[in-house]
Amino acid sequence: MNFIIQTSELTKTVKGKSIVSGVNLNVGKGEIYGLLGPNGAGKTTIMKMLTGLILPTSGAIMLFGKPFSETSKEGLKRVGSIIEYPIFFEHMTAMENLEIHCEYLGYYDKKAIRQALDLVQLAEIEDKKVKDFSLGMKQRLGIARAAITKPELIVLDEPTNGLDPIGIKNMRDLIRTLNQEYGITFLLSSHILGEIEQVADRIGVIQDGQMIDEVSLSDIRMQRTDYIELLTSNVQKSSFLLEHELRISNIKIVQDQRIRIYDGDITPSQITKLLIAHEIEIEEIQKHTSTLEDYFYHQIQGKG
Ligand SMILES: Nc1ncnc2c1ncn2[C@@H]1O[C@H](COP(=O)(O)OP(=O)(O)OP(=O)(O)O)[C@@H](O)[C@H]1O
Repeated sequence: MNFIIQTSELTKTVKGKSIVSGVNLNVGKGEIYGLLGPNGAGKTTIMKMLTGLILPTSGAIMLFGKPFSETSKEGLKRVGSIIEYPIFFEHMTAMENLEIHCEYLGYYDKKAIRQALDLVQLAEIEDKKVKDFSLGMKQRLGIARAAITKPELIVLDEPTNGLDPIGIKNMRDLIRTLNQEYGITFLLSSHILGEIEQVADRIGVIQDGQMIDEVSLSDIRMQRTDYIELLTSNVQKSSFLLEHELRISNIKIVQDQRIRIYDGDITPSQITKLLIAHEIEIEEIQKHTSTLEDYFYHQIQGKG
């Protein structure tokens, strides 16, 4: 895979306190990568190091395949970002804010400004000053500003923070559009799995400044294990019948009276019929489908 960002043992220590430690992060070209972790886990600090806002204490960053360092920030021209909250000139309109930004970058293109405002659906409200914008509108204007130069990578720190459900959906659609239609790679952060799950291709789980897992969502979906759990007073006879009558080989006795059956082709009703026919009492039978939450919960527990 062609990587846009790769870090090796990225570490940040402030006044002797470890904030980010030994993070190896790999963002592939064209991916939407989600950094997932609770508040204070170190996500913003990682993003600040990747966008040159702060220096790492140790470790290395490769941006677009080249070393990114204090003296070599060439790659940043190809990156748009919103770290923490987007700050604007509040007494100016969206258009005026983008004009100033473009002048500052030496990239003045009136057409690009219009296109960016169209993209985030702010073109119609030309006269409104930013101070009268909702949080969702400000976030969208922030994306317009980050996207205006058609960067290859956009870094967004908690882009849905504080948005209502409609605002969250609009933000998700916007990220997807920019990713699919313009081929822009995204690095996003969030503390909510349900949100990141809906948009990301790959997730990096950050806890206490460490990367505890980096995994593609399609891989997790393949690994999910569904099972049927049976509660019966006659575990021995039930197991025997399941193995010999239904030819199930993957059975686990988890507690005295509980059996888990890992076989995707068998249904609870087949099991029920068999056991009733042999006069075995079933106290409970239930199909369990493991969720992404289960997966990450186990990952986090494993490291705890
Ligand atoms: N300059 C600093 N000096 C001291 N502590 C810091 C500094 N920057 C960050 N921290 C601490 O490091 C930890 C990680 O902060 P960071 O903002 O990176 O986390 P986060 O995962 O982005 O969380 P949030 O979503 O709350 O912003 C926090 O405990 C924070 O207080």
